[in-house]
Amino acid sequence: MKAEDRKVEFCIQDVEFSYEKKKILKGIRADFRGAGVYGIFGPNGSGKSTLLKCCSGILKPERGSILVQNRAVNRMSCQERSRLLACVPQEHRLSFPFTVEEVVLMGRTPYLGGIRGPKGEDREMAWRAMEEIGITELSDRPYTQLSGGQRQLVLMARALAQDTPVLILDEPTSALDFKNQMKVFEILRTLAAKGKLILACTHDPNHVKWFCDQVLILKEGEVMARGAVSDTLTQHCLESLYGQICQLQNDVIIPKRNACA
Ligand SMILES: Nc1ncnc2c1ncn2[C@@H]1O[C@H](COP(=O)(O)OP(=O)(O)OP(=O)(O)O)[C@@H](O)[C@H]1O
Repeated sequence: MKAEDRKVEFCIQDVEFSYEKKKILKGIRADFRGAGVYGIFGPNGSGKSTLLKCCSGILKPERGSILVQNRAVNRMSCQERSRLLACVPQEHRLSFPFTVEEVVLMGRTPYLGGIRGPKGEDREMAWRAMEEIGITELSDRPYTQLSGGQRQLVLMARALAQDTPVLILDEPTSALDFKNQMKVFEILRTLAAKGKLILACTHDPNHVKWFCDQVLILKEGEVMARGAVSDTLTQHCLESLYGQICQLQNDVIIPKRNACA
């Protein structure tokens, strides 16, 4: 079997993490095997971003490990890791006014050796990523002058240009209008169909219902449920997380009026 034919695998093994003395992740365990869109879902402060930062190697778990293709993320060189994982952070600011095209081209950095700058094929991949996301008209604009939603789309394009088997996205649609939210999730579905393993955290249970194959649900730093969306994100689960504020009807989660009053 050729290396590129191997099924992509991502394992979170008993991960614990604390900020100072406060335990945030309490023995998280989950395996994601094969291409797909895997949602990480849970209330504010439940540990989703902290978990994704451990998954991408930004934070080092105090116990447990994160394995991609059976290899520990924390033991890889930066270049190796960035050829396997691309990340879209929740918020990202640059102080230097790089153009949008230059920021997207940064996604090609793991493939540039020594003093070699980007080649024609790197520029083509960056341009294709901008076309896929629909931001070519922004290509000459300084990144520092973009709106929050435009910046989010640029970071998505940068991650696509990075061309990795695994994509890790922290609230990828939090600043986007409705149309762009749908578009980004449709792009994620297309990428999963082409073989990518996608981990995306979201607050919106409808995004999980509509676009994810499986979900890992966190509550207070622990795994509350994981598995197929239809088995896990149930009315009972939503009530355990939020109380009686919403109703699950035909795969759509509808708020109950005045439930939070
Ligand atoms: N740098 C930090 N230093 C100390 N505590 C932190 C830090 N970052 C996050 N925390 C705390 O860790 C806990 C989990 O935060 P995290 O951002 O992982 O949650 P989340 O589920 O992504 O939340 P949200 O949905 O609000 O984005 C919170 O209580 C938060 O206050």
